[in-house]
Amino acid sequence: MSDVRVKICGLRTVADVMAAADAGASYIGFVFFAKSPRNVTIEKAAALAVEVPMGVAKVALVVNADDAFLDQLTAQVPLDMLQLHGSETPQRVADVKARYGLPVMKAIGISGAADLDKIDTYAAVADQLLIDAKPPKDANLPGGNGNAFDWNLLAGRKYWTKPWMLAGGLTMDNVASAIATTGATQVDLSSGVESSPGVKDPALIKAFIAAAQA
Ligand SMILES: O=C(O)c1ccccc1N[C@@H]1O[C@H](COP(=O)(O)O)[C@@H](O)[C@H]1O
Repeated sequence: MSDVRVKICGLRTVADVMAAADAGASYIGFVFFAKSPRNVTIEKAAALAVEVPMGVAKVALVVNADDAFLDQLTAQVPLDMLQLHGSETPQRVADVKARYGLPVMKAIGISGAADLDKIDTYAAVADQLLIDAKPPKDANLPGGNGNAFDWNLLAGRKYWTKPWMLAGGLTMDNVASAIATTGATQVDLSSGVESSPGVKDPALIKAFIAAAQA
């Protein structure tokens, strides 16, 4: 058993929260993005947040959110981290971190070697990095599409100055290989533990975490 830390993203029900916590998730994510089948309202997230056991970090995923939305979100939901999953600039990451006093994780989409240059730039301002697959051109969502990138791009490049998570198309069948290839010590997923878009499957959550930590 390894100490790989797992984030299960896109939880929408108390049953989802309990399934992730009971299976050993270190982080759970709430998605605030209207086009996503995993979208929750601030009110819903506030109700779910109180059910999250101590020791499990509550992460809010937002996409190019403005201050008015983040003001409401952070006032109403007790959060441990903000995940910026849009085209936020390094300056915006720094501004969000300063304004809300919460750790910020910046998602960086990867489709080829050129994208890796962005990692160092964001490492200078974010507390964590989420290294995810770049969405397909015709995708409706900037993440949560279940597509992976070439993990070999990260082989031998695992030492950035900030903690990072691997994401993009992870499942219980490929997570061990993804970890072995990239050296990731944290992984994040959404669609790979769903029975249909936005519907989490407790058995898949349990199997995924067991496979990630095997
Ligand atoms: O999950 C979503 O709906 C979502 C919407 C908008 C931006 C990001 C989103 N999800 C993030 O993408 C990763 C990878 O998803 P998947 O495992 O490939 O489905 C997920 O962990 C979320 O952090």
